[in-house]
Amino acid sequence: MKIALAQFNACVGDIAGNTAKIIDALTEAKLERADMVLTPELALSGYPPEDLLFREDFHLQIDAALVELKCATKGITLVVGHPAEADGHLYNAASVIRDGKVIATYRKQSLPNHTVFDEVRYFTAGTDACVFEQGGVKFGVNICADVWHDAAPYCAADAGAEVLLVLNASPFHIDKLSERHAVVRERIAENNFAVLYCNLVGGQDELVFDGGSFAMDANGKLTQQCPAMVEDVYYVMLDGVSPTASTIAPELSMHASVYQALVLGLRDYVRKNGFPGVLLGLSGGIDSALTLAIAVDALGVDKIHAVMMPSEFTADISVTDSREMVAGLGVEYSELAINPVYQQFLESLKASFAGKPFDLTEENLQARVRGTLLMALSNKFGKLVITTGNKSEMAVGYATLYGDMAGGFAVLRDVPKTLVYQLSEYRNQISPIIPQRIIDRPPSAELRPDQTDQDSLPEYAILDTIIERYVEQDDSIADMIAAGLDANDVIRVVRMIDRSEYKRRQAAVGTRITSRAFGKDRRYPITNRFNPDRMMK
Ligand SMILES: Nc1ncnc2c1ncn2[C@@H]1O[C@H](COP(=O)(O)OP(=O)(O)OC[C@H]2O[C@@H]([n+]3cccc(C(=O)O)c3)[C@H](O)[C@@H]2O)[C@@H](O)[C@H]1O
Ligand SMILES: Nc1ncnc2c1ncn2[C@@H]1O[C@H](COP(=O)(O)OP(=O)(O)OP(=O)(O)O)[C@@H](O)[C@H]1O
Ligand SMILES: NC(=O)CC[C@H](N)C(=O)O
Repeated sequence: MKIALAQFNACVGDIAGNTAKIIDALTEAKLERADMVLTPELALSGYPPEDLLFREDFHLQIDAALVELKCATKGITLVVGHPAEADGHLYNAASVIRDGKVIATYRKQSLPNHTVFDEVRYFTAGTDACVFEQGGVKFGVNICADVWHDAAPYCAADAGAEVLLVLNASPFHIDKLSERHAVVRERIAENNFAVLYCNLVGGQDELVFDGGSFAMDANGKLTQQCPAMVEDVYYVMLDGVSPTASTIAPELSMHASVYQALVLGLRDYVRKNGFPGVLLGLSGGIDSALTLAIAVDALGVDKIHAVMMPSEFTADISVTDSREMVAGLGVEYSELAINPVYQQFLESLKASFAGKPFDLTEENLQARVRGTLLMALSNKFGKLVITTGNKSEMAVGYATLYGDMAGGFAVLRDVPKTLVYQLSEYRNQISPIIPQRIIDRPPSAELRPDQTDQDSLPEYAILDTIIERYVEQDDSIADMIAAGLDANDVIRVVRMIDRSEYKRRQAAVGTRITSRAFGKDRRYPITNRFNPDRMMK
């Protein structure tokens, strides 16, 4: 038997477009003489459809799309994910359709409600197994989080499943593919069935689904591994109930997987939201250089406009290195001096600021002039402004509201500064794109003379360790000090992180690559008087 895994890039809400893609996969699969097509989770609606699920007109369109799909199943079986209403409840479902008839419908049993998932807000959990027979093989159906727990897979095996079909919308974070392999292997060891795992691919706001569909036999041996981050239809051959040995796409390195996730996240945000391209401020620093490299790989040089906006504090090498980078790439490049506008602002504020020294106010004003210029270019030409702040800066609030935070998509929002350097080196190994001096220079905001980031922040290796422990691992201050971190650094950084929640809520959305980003999976109150330092006193 031949089964197609339709690892496709659904767009949330584009029910007509998603239906067309599924029909294309059915057409191709028929030409390939396949017996069955398996889609990702909620393939018809895209994942996650969020509060669209509360709309009756949304469900009417889903129902109409299911009718259309039925007509395309002559001589082939389709296992398709879709939201389903029944008896006043809403289910995360998968229907098995063959020759124009729905022969079975499965309702997801384990609804994830942790990290970035909110499924309990929308769905009722199913209770029953779904097993159907084709070509003498008994196929069970599960949906994504079902296989992260033992109940639903056991239920399917108990109902006779010999091959488990799993429809997934499993988002990327570092090392996620190994986690999926391990968890599926556990289920196989418990139930002795083979598993065909079809995952969604593509960017959806802060999430990137990385594809990487696979097949494992009943011994837990990986028999087929499909490539990550690409949309395609892959075919699994079953010999009886066992998938036969096929292509194993090599696992991407950590740096390659993160880089490709950032590329896909940006590309899909720009494409799915209909922007003609992107604009960014290019400063001669590492963050904007890496952001530009990612934009080039995501969109191509002709869709990008880089803008250098020097001030009196901008070092000559910042301008030289920016010119060198764009000249090598061939992207559109402008230089707009900010001094005339900045001086005009100071003039307007002169009476109000009389007797006050130059401080953060004037630094932020420069960043805001740049933000205003970029947003004006965006309004005039339609390109999306992408911001360049990284996770370390987002953590401690080291960015200016309505300044360098002005923009629509934050490419490096979940990338710690130490990883920014590693990704820059990684990208340059593929082909030199970021001038080496940009990587080697000490980071500086260049908003006052001789400024470096380390004037106000601990060195990035230490800062990132504290951020990872406090934000991603929920470590206490005592845990971090016990692990050997300097108490002053820890307390200072934790205070900065807590105080900056208001800023993160106003920051542009950006791709999640860690197991806990500042987004859906970390919802802290802004007004918050919890003092993590209290027990220390
Ligand atoms: N809880 C709260 N809820 C709502 N709003 C709150 C608030 N607390 C302050 N605010 C508001 O926020 C303002 C402060 O925020 P903001 O104006 O952004 O300014 P602020 O955070 O004070 O300063 C910007 C920081 O970013 C650094 N920076 C700027 C630019 C580039 C870079 C870089 O190298 O990448 C670094 C800069 O060195 C400084 O540490 C306050 O004046 C107040 O209006
Ligand atoms: N001279 C400039 N010209 C254009 N954009 C700038 C300039 N200075 C700052 N920006 C924009 O503001 C962002 C934050 O800038 P800044 O240089 O202050 O911090 P950074 O974190 O060191 O970033 P980078 O490493 O990119 O310089 C930059 O990434 C860039 O998008
Ligand atoms: N959509 C889901 O049910 C995903 C759940 C699962 N924990 C995953 O990330 O793969």
